[in-house]
Amino acid sequence: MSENTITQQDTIVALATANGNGAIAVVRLSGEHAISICNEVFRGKDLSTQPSHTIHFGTIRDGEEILDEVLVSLFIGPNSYTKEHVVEISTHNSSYIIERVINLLIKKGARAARPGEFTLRAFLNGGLDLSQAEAVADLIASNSAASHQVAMQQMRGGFSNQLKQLREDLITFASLIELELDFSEEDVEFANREQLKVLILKIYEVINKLIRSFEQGNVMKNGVPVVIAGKPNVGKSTLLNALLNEERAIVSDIAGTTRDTIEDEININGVTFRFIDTAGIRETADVVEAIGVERTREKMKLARLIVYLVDPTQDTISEVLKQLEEVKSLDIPYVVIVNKADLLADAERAAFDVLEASFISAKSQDGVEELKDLLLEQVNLKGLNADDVMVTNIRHLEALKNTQAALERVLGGIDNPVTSDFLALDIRQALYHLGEITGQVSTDDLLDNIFSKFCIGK
Ligand SMILES: Nc1nc2c(c(=O)[nH]1)N(C=O)[C@@H](CNc1ccc(C(=O)N[C@@H](CCC(=O)O)C(=O)O)cc1)CN2
Ligand SMILES: Nc1nc2c(ncn2[C@@H]2O[C@H](COP(=O)(O)OP(=O)(O)OP(=O)(O)O)[C@@H](O)[C@H]2O)c(=O)[nH]1
Repeated sequence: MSENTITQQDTIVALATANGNGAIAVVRLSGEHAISICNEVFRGKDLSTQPSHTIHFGTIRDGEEILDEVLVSLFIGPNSYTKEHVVEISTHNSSYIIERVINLLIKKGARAARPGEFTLRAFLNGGLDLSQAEAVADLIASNSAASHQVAMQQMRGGFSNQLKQLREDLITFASLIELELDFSEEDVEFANREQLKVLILKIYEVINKLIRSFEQGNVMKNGVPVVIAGKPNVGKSTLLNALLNEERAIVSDIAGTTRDTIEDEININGVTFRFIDTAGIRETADVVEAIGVERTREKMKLARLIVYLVDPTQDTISEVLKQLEEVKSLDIPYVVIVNKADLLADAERAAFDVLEASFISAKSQDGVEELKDLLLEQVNLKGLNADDVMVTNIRHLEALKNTQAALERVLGGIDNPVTSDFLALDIRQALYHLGEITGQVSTDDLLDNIFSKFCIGK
């Protein structure tokens, strides 16, 4: 932590709002000298005598030059986001004003903040734990009801409070068992093995549930990658357009015009579906197309759901069944959709019954709404409880799995008694991995890695 704790003495400054349009920009300062630095350039009330959580009108001056008329908000540490003194200057949103104000504050002793440094400080000062800090980034990136819900839950404590309590309980046992090591000659048992087992099983249950929540959580956070597959000209691009409701992909009569993959998103009932439009699946001698076909297979493997499109005017049942063998072999959920239903007489439809497919007409948009319902059904988010805590972060998932493995070793060590030192070792490992999630255990590298992905000013 050396670097972080040293630089924490600096007062940092950054633009907190986005670059670009908007009426107002907020320049944020955090650190020991935030108030005094601002006071030097602010003409209005003396900020050093004002109570926390107050707003003051005045001007920002560089010497006698007035840079802007502003509002200054005051947060006196530790009652702030970062737990340090925080001052926010709301200026008019001009890139010129912003640059002048920030440079002026730097001249008066502040330093430009690094990406995520405000939130890093909130973490280092105990305002947020690590999983909550990570959720702040997820919240900013959230763009659907589902991704917003999981990020908000995590930011407000989510599973980390629960994990922290369980970790405390486990620490008590670890200490008792380590005490036994000091008396190893005397064969004493300070830690009741039955109670330990009950606790471990309880933690195990919680961890297990969290691990299982990942798939659902991941879908909510990142959306569902869907591949629309099918032979050339079955209407994949037309369907994608119908779903996106705009002309994104090129539609043409010439087979194989979709040469590359185009990704796009739609939101169905708050869940994001990321569609990947692909080149047709077929053997081909055309090199450019062959690349497209290979990519289709690669893309299909990335999908969580495959929409397999059939053209009843072109494909025969036996051909389709053969193609579906290939789709099945990928072991990814799929739905079969017969397109161009407008060209089918009712009698002809019956021939496709074996496919248990839905019929649509991408061109006239018939059945497209029903297809959306079908997609939602496939990802099965209906059973989702709004209060369910969800893991969405791969780092957390890894730590949970490592915790689980260590707990299994502890359980094994209780059932087939091993010496206290082995038990203590495995408990310490479980504690370590649990602590990784909330940041009770962390390294500079890990923190760098997490916070460098934030934007500047956050
Ligand atoms: N202008 C502004 N808006 C913002 C933030 C900010 O820093 N500034 N935030 C962040 O970037 C988020 C809000 N987060 C915040 C969290 C705590 C405190 C705060 O003042 N906490 C005090 C007082 C709590 C209270 O009165 O109940 C405290 O914790 O003691 C402020 C913002 C989103 N909107
Ligand atoms: N009658 C009818 N024609 C359709 C329907 N859907 C697509 N088509 C037509 O089928 C042709 C091929 O459609 P595309 O969407 O380009 O097919 P694709 O599967 O993307 O084709 P590739 O780019 O070759 O892979 C176009 O002429 C579309 O207008 C439909 O529901 N009914």
